[in-house]
Parts: sequence; structure tokens; C-alpha cells
Amino acid sequence: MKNNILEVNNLSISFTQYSRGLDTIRITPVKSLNISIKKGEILAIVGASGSGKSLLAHAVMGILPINASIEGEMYYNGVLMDQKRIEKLRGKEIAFIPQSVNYLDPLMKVKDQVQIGLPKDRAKAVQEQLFGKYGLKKSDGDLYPFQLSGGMLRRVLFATSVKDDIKLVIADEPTPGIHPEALNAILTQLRSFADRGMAVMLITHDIVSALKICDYVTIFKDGENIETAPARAFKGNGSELKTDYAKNLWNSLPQNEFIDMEVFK
Ligand SMILES: Nc1ncnc2c1ncn2[C@@H]1O[C@H](COP(=O)(O)OP(=O)(O)OP(=O)(O)O)[C@@H](O)[C@H]1O
Repeated sequence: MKNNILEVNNLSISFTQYSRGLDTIRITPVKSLNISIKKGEILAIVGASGSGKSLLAHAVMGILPINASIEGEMYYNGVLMDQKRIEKLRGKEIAFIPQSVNYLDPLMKVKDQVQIGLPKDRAKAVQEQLFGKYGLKKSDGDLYPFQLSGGMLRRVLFATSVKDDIKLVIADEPTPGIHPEALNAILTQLRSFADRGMAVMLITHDIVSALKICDYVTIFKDGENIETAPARAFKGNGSELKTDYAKNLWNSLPQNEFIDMEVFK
């Protein structure tokens, strides 16, 4: 518990569904999940589609649908989280970078999107970050989201989500199918969040990229986390890995991809 920004203990998520009008059925896609992330750490969460990665993120953000029920405990900075507390922290100390870039307002200029919710004196500084840290050109600020490329949109999404007071960043699949230059900008940005002391939960199918920046990897299978290992366990000879799933994953990795890793970490 000590030093953990986020700790999730025995989290289960169930949904009640109606079948053929009257019968109710209950499904539990997340079962007894346990994860923790410390200040300055990146935890990569990997696992097949449907293994419960996004549901975990949504539970931490308090944005599960109304037919969901949860069991277990989530602690933020050592204090138990309930819906009321989550809502206070959401967007202020806990940032969520969603999978889809469609959450940006298509009819608002990029430079205006990044300052939503900020006082005037802070807005300018945050705009400057977009053109500094995130590497967009000044002229890009006058564009609307639908005029930007996929990689640029991702960077705007980061800038709108992660403001200075954030302590926990949850990024849900932030690098799908983007150009290597934009990919590197996003990986570098995620690493710099951690280096500035934030805790980062990185949900991804791109384990090769995640291993360039993360500290730990946890593997989800059928709603459970079956193994958590330090990133180095996937980069060496694989002997530290315990489950067949992790060993198979290690086996599938192109080990020569990690040569440039020091660029990031
Ligand atoms: N509102 C809901 N009602 C019922 N089942 C749901 C609901 N939301 C998600 N699920 C189910 O929970 C399971 C886990 O979904 P989740 O989105 O967490 O998967 P994931 O690991 O993030 O997958 P992907 O990598 O494809 O994004 C899936 O089988 C999904 O169908």
C-alpha cells in the first residue's frame, strides 16, 4: 500500500442483462483483479480483446454503465475510493486518455480544446505546451480536429487530458496504427509523465512499444491478472516469467526491437 498511487484489490465487475425479455442473466467479465502503481511508474496492461482492460480503466474513472456492479476495493493515495471521491478527482488528479479520438469536439479549434476548464492565466501556458512538448506547429492550433492527422489528434488528446496537477494517468490504447514519429512522441510523453512523478496505467496491445517505456507489465486473461513481471523480464531470456501465457508472449517478441530502448529510458 505504501507509496502506491493506485491500488486495486480483488476487483470484480458484473453486469445484469435481460435475455428474452424477462430472464435476467449476470455476467462477470472482471474477476478478482489486483494491480498497484506507484508514483513515477508505468504499468503496462496487456491481454486479449475482451480480457477486461478497459473495464478496469472505466471502474477507476467511475464511468461504468448503470447496469454494472463492482466488488472489491480501489485505493487512491492510500484512501479508499468511492464514486463521490472519484468524481472529485476525475480530470483534476486522475486523467483518462480514451481509446477514441472522437471525444474531441470537431467544431472547436485545437488551441481552444486544450484550455477547456482552465483559468485564463493557465490556459496560455497549456497552449504553449501543445506547441512545445507535443511538437505541433503554431499554425496547427487554428485547425479543427477533423483537419488533423491521426498522430496529431492523439497528441491533442494527450494535451487536453493531462494537465499539471494530474497524479494518475490512464491511457487506453494510445498508440493504435500511428506513424513511428507520432508513436515516439507519445511514448516519450508517457515516459515524461512518469519521470515527473505521475503514475501511469498504459493499456495496450502494442507490447513492443510499451516495453520501451514501462516499468512493469501485467497480463490480463479472461478478466483476471494472471502475471505481473518487471519489463526487464520480457527483454532478457524470459527465465523470470512464470505462466505459459507470459512465456508465449515473450517468445513472440522481436528481441532486436529493444536495441534503441535507451532513447526512452
Ligand atoms: N456494458 C457492458 N455490458 C455487458 N458486458 C460488457 C459491457 N462492457 C463490456 N462488457 C464485456 O466485458 C468484457 C471486457 O471488455 P473490455 O472492454 O474491458 O475488454 P478489453 O480487454 O479492453 O478489450 P479490447 O482490447 O478489445 O479493448 C467484454 O467481453 C465485453 O463484451
